Amino acid sequence: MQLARRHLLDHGACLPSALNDRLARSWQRSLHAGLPPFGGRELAEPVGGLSLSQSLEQNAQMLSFARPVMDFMYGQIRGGDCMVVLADVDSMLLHTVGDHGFLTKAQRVELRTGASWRESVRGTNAIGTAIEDASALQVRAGEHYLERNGFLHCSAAPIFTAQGAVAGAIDISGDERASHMHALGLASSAARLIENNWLKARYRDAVRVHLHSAAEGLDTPAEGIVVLSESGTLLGANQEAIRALRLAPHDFFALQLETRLQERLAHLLARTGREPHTVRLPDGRRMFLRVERPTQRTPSRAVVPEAHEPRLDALAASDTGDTQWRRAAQQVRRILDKPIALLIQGESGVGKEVFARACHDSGPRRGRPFVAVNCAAIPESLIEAELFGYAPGAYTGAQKGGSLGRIREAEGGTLFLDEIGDMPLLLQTRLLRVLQEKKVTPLGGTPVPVDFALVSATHCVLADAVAEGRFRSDLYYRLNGFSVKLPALREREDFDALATRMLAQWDDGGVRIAPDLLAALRGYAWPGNLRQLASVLQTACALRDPAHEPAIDWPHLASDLRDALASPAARVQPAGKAAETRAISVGQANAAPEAAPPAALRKIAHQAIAQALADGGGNVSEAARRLGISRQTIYRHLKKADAEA
Ligand SMILES: Nc1ncnc2c1ncn2[C@@H]1O[C@H](COP(=O)(O)OP(=O)(O)OP(=O)(O)O)[C@@H](O)[C@H]1O
Repeated sequence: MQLARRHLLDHGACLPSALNDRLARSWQRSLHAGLPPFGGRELAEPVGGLSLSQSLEQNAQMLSFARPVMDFMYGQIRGGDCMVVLADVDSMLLHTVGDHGFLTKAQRVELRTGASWRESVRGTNAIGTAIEDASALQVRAGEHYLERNGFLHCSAAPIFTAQGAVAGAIDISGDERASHMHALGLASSAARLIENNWLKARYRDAVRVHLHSAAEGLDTPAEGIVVLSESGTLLGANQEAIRALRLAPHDFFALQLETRLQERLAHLLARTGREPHTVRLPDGRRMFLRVERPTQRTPSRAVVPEAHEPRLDALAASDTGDTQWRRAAQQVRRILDKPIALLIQGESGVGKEVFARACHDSGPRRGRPFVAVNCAAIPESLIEAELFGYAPGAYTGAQKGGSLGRIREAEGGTLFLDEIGDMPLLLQTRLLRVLQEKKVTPLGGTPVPVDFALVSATHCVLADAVAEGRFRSDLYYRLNGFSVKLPALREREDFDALATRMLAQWDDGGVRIAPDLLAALRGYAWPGNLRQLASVLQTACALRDPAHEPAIDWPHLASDLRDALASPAARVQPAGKAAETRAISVGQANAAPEAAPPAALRKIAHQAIAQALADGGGNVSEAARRLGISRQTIYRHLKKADAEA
């Protein structure tokens, strides 16, 4: 393989027969990305991707389904000098679990949480190349483009979303001298399992069709799964179904499945139950189908209340002891079964969507769709089609089969309109008409009756928007049948219980937060509210070494938060100062005149840095990486420590 690398450098092409075609193409791409295959020089991290905490937040669902599967996989290969890795679509490593010795070895080549294994940064490797090619792959020893990765044997399989896009990858990496006979099969099966669980949870309120070419194939990992709206529109499918039914990306949210199955929707929906039935596909192949509708499904064990326990509804279950929050929940519970529109107000990140979902799950429409639309996130030109849908061929560039629209997707359930204050005036008029007439008219189509509960949310004061003429007053009164305001995190009395509850989501080992850090976090102003707290705790969990660090502590925080925690400007102010505090973000807190951190904090930081330097053999880059902070921060601390000595 040394020779093959040399040949590639000298001739710009792969040595014939040194690698299979797929790997040869990947080596070629790596060369074109400007990567030198020899030497151990530090590689530049890619620019433009998400930070670890942003990616953890964005991929929270995939991660929650991957974690138990990864633990199970690791249980099968434990002690084999190996690790299991989950990466996001950008090949950034989100979570690892493995043998301690191998994790340490892997860290030396950056195979660690937060690092990117994008092919253009690390050359041919199982994770980056599997994601690049959207196909499972094994890369053995010297087949890695970078010579320094030659001690690895890696097998990765991409994980796909319900619409067939790559969402990330799962990988088994180990020492190349160990046996990896079934690693690729294990990674591929794990990816399928994660996808299927994710698909079923994401569309738990949709009609589900299970399919396979043999009746015995149903309910096995080899089955295809398709999810449909009640009107038969294709919403999602797993990889097996995409292959079996030859689905294309433009089929999602557009195709009426009955056209592909050659069976009328009414027949299909009537044939629910355990017994499979058969259909013929347009190309003559026979398929066994089993159809499930949401009302027939047995709720999962986790949500079935024990007979002797009083049933906790979702609102009560998310109560962690704050008076303001509890009052809001109690008031809302009284209107849940009435046709009253609910308006939730509160700063960004206080949990308005989570609260809206809990209302839905606690009310009579639970089990029906909950459809969330963020009015601020959709370009103005697309909101209309997104909300109201459009008829087939309504406009150039539209999907062939038309689109149902989010309002109709919420049929029977709840429509949640987030950031409603950002809805353009023209669409406010159309929305008002839908609410008055209880009918929606898709673009280019005719009116269709709709029935849904409406919950909207805003972080701005809607009454001000009305006074300034940016929001229609008649729509405001329609939305504001009843309104509640959720407290900002800095106002809540249940910080410790909330943090503990959040931690339990990502770490089932009962990890705690070191007491002095918890006190500092409790006193912080949290401009990003619960979203920021969730992201901080999740990153800290990912950076903690479970084998040696029993609690989350200062070194597990990003440097800007540590600086902010030490800045008096970012702490909760006495009443009356709250408005000023609200404007401070972590970044801005950095820019504020730097207050000297308290001596105890300085000491902790120095100790953490000294330890990381010792662990990293004196290498500053390595220590910075271990701590998740910049090299500049380390140099600054070292300079201060020198001055103080
Ligand atoms: N009760 C809760 N328990 C645990 N985590 C929560 C809770 N409420 C909110 N979060 C966390 O905060 C994040 C933001 O919540 P949510 O999207 O509901 O806020 P929001 O107020 O709707 O924000 P925005 O105004 O920006 O849309 C969630 O993704 C979750 O990580």
